[in-house]
Amino acid sequence: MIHLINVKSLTAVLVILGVLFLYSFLSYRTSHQQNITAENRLSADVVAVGNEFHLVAPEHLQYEQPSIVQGSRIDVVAVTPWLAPIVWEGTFNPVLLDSIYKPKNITIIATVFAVGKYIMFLKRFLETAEQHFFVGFKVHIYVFTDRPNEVPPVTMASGRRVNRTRKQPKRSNTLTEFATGLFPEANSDKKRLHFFLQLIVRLVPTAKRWQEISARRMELIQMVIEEQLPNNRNYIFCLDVDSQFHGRWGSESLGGLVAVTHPGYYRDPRSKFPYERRPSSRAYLAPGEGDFYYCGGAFGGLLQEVHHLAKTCRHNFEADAQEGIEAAWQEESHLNRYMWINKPSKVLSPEYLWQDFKPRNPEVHIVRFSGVVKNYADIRPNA
Ligand SMILES: CC(=O)N[C@H]1[C@@H](OP(=O)(O)OP(=O)(O)OC[C@H]2O[C@@H](n3ccc(=O)[nH]c3=O)[C@H](O)[C@@H]2O)O[C@H](CO)[C@H](O)[C@@H]1O
Ligand SMILES: [Mn+2]
Repeated sequence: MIHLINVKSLTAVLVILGVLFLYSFLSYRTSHQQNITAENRLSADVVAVGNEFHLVAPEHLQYEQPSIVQGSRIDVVAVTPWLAPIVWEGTFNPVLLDSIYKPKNITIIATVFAVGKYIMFLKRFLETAEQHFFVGFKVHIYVFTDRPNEVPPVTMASGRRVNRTRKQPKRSNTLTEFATGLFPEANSDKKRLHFFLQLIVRLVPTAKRWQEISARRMELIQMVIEEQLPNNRNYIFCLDVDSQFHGRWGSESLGGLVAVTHPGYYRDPRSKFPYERRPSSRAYLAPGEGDFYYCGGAFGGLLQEVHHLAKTCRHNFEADAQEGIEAAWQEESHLNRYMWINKPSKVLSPEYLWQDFKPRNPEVHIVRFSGVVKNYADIRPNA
């Protein structure tokens, strides 16, 4: 009897154990399968999102092998002591750089002042900018002038034409914006339609002293940046109008804060730099201070960075003026003090601002931008 019960209960226990085993085995398999499926789907989703994670090699990666022990330029210094690149021809690959910056869809603003007789330089400046300045990128050139009717018609390079439609005058504070447009001609290459050069003319008062015009630039640059910041514009370059482009000025020049070494002083010891030397000025640089002598005729960078520079230089220039002092080279002196304290993240060699009258030095393989020869007495409102 007892034996019979034991056999029965043993069978029951075995059956229960068997059912439990089968249940747990099946549920394990199901849940495990679910996990695998979920994982698979997740990785499939990641790949499907785009090629951000799946690294597809773009065309531009096919270029000559770079080296860290042999460079094509050993006659010049290509990096500052604070590790900012110094841009010389032969230190960069323009095709590679363009292919990195073009997909970012950036806009470059350029500001140029043509007050009084300086309007005569504008035609050459614009025509050559069209040929050499950020070709293939969106460029908006702001022209500040007191002679808007003398803004010249500009002959565009092939593939572009001047759009002559004019906007209605639009008031903005003390300035008037009234003309716009230099668009690419519609052509079969659709990509080109995205790239255009636009001209915006702003009215500024006539000045009695050239120093005023030169110095007021910082104030107007500050204002333009304040207007443009919300529009997501990216970079700005502030350039002298009495100059012309001769060669490429492009994406290799982009950086947070960009300064250009002055063509007249880059081989000199710092004691010879024409910094402001009176301690009473806010542009003062003491003996033993200063990295390079930078020019006032070309500088730039990210909007936020240049805004801070323009605001600071304007403030210091005006505070000096209140105390009856004008720095030796006006805003150029303040810019040099600024760049000593706030090191530029990229320095452009004198290729980026040469002077037409100056014979080219051997280390200058290409002149990209240079000041034209001019007779100051003829063109400035005061001597
Ligand atoms: C190449 C370079 O770095 N040049 C700088 C240098 O002399 P520059 O001799 O090159 O100065 P400049 O006569 O070209 O004047 C600077 C700029 O102010 C504008 N302007 C000037 C006078 C005038 O009547 N109308 C007019 O529109 C114009 O855009 C001109 O390009 O020192 C100046 C100091 O004040 C500026 O820092 C310049 O940028
Ligand atoms: Mn100039």
